[in-house]
Amino acid sequence: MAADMESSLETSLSASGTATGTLPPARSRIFKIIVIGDSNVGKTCLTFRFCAGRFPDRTEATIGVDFRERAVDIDGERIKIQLWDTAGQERFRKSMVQHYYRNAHAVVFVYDMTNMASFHSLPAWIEECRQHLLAGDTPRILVGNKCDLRSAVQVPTDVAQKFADTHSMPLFETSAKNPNDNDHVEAIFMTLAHKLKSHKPLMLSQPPSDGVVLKPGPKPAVPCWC
Ligand SMILES: Nc1nc2c(ncn2[C@@H]2O[C@H](COP(=O)(O)OP(=O)(O)OP(=O)(O)O)[C@@H](O)[C@H]2O)c(=O)[nH]1
Repeated sequence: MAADMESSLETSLSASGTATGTLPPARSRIFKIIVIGDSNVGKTCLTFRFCAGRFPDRTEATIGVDFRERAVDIDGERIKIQLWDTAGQERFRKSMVQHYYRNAHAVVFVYDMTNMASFHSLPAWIEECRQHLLAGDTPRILVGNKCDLRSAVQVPTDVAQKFADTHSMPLFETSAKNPNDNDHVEAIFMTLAHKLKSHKPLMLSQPPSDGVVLKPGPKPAVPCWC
C-alpha cells in the first residue's frame, strides 16, 4: 500500500507541459474518506470491493488502519479516493483514533444489517466522530452492509432510514459480497466523491506516513446532500 500512497504525491503541470517527451503527471485531488463501525460489519470488504473490484478471499480483523486508494475520473478530472479502513475492535484502534479523523473529508458509518448490536453502536461512533472532527459539516453517510443475507436481516430499512434522517445522513443498503444487491458499493463511493468534488477546493495533500497525514488540506466547504 505504501507504493500506492506515494503515488498521490504527484504534482501539477501536465496541462502546461511542453514537448519534452516525459510530461509530469497530472495533479490529483485526494479525498480522504474514513470508514467507521463495529468489528465484523464488513468495512474491509467494502473498501476492498471499491478499490480492488472484488470481494476479498478472506479478511482478518483490521489492526489500527488499512489504506486503500483508487483513482477515478469525474467529469474529466482525476480524483484519488483514499479509503481509511479503520479497526472496529477497540483494542486495535485506541492509539490511532486521532489520526483517522485528521483532515478527513468524509465519514462512512457502517453497520451490519444482520446484526442489530452493530446498529445500536452507531450513536457511539457518531459521538466519537463528533469529538474528533474539527469540521462539523464534514459529509457523512450511513451504510448498512450484508443485505445479501436476506433471511438474516435484523435491522429494518424503515428503522435505519429514520435513524439516518435524524442524523441528516443519506442511507445506503448494500452488499460487499454480492454486487447485484441494492445500492452498489461502486455507486455509493462514487456518489460521495461527486459530492466532495463539487464542494471541495483544490487540495494538495501529502500522503499519510506511518498513519500520519503530514499536510492538512483547507477546511471543507459546507456540504449539501440535497
Ligand atoms: N454475506 C456477507 N458477508 C460479508 C459482507 N461483507 C463482509 N462480510 C463478511 O463479514 C466478515 C467481516 O468482514 P470484514 O470486512 O473483515 O469486517 P470489518 O468491519 O473490516 O472488521 P474489523 O477489521 O474487525 O473492524 C467476513 O467474514 C466477511 O467475509 C457482505 O456484504 N455479505
